[in-house]
Amino acid sequence: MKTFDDLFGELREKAETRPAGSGTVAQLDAGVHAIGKKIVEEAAEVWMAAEYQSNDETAEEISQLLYHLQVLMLAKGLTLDDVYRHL
Ligand SMILES: N=c1c2ncn([C@@H]3O[C@H](COP(=O)(O)OP(=O)(O)OP(=O)(O)O)[C@@H](O)[C@H]3O)c2ncn1[C@@H]1O[C@H](COP(=O)(O)O)[C@@H](O)[C@H]1O
Repeated sequence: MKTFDDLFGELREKAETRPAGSGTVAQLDAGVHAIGKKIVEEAAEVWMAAEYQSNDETAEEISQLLYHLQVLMLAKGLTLDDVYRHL
């Protein structure tokens, strides 16, 4: 099963190698403003799922929010350690 750290490594490689068809590369090219809007959208979907949908659907929305947070980290040049030191 993929972990948060695994996904970050995968996305960092995508950002470096820029493979064709990567949604992550497209998000990074769209920039911080667009990524930020996506984070807000996904956060709202997490909230709505938690109130009105199943735990499995909520978990899926959470995974999408985590993905978009990682894309923002990459866009800003942040590492996992930059975040973990605040936990
Ligand atoms: N885990 C994810 C992931 N979670 C969410 N998303 C994106 O976030 C969107 C969330 O979709 P929504 O349900 O909100 O639907 P939507 O608003 O209609 O989506 P969009 O119109 O914004 O595409 C998805 O369409 C994906 O574009 C993800 N995109 C990629 N990954 C993983 O990231 C890795 C790299 O992916 P690529 O860069 O695409 O190769 C792979 O392992 C993927 O599985």
